[in-house]
Amino acid sequence: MNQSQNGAEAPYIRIANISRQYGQVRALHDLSIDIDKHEFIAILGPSGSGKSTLLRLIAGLDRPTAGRIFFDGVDVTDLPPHKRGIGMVFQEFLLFPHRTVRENLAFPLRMTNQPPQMILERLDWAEAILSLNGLMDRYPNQLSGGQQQRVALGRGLVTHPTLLLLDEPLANLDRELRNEMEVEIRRYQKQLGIPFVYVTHNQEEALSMSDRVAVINGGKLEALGERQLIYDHPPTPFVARFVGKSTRFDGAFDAASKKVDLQRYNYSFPYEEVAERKGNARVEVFVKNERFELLPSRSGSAGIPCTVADVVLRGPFVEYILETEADERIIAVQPKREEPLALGTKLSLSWNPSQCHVFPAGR
Ligand SMILES: Nc1ncnc2c1ncn2[C@@H]1O[C@H](COP(=O)(O)OP(=O)(O)OP(=O)(O)O)[C@@H](O)[C@H]1O
Repeated sequence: MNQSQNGAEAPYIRIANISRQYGQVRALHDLSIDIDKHEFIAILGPSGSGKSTLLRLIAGLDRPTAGRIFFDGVDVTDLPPHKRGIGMVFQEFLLFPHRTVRENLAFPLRMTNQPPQMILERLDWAEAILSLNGLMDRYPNQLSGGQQQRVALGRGLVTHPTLLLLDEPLANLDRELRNEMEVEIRRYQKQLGIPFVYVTHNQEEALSMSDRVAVINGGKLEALGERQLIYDHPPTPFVARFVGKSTRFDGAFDAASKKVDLQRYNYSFPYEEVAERKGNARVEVFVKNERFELLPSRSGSAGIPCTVADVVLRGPFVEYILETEADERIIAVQPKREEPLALGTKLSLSWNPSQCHVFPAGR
């Protein structure tokens, strides 16, 4: 590990105040992230938020308009891609169809003229670590989707890179296989001990694999933190909307009574303080769909009156589509019980105030 100028240990990867402007389009703006050597970091954002631009800048396929990038304390901003020691796996994993697995894996090593003995050793290594035994002499069309994906990963890893960049590599796989691969990819990262930087617009994928999540919105870093924290304590309305599935309510915060009032539903709940209120009492409230509490309407408890309009079974969970008296639909996710609630059941919907997120409106 290199020392930085002030003598402290430099982070393994440092992305420092990076911006990228394409003409009038500001694809990235003043974005900084430090990445640890053993870390799996997900870059999460909607389409057009700047995720691929960031990946291209880290890889050296593009140059920032401002800012610098350091690997182990060394400024690599001006280095071409092949001198950065990076592995890459992309959505279209594009194995060469007329080459065997062995030849596909050897390709990045032959491109850089590695000695034959080293190529043999690395192929053995990839075969073992990615469980490709018995598949090395097959062609891509003789492999399952998951096996092809493992070969694509192997091709990113045979050069023993400083870090691996992955750009939505599971987007073309079906749901079951994607879930399997998520577990595998995370296992490889922990086993190899190099950082994986994984770009995705899919929050479930980001949360299932990563240690930390960087949420990007409109080219800016919206949030960066440990995945559970980002999920449980979204720092901004955008993160509250984008990470997990939530319902949003308009409300008003009354500092005197310390209550949030949802006038539309004639429902209020106690709340201590709303940060950055700026004298504006209007707030937006986000509740994760699995954090709703459903009680029979006759229980007399305070809540939003609603009716079960539909019931969707999702394995161990039930998704209730609820209709309110204001003619709005709310989705509440509950663990599956013996018998799901019947259509037309009248309920009272509420939540524990510590489980919701309240922000000043219009932030
Ligand atoms: N070469 C380019 N010239 C002009 N604008 C570009 C260029 N590349 C990207 N952009 C713009 O920069 C912004 C960020 O693009 P980027 O591809 O990084 O987004 P993304 O988050 O990866 O999106 P997606 O998930 O759809 O791939 C977008 O507005 C895009 O149109």
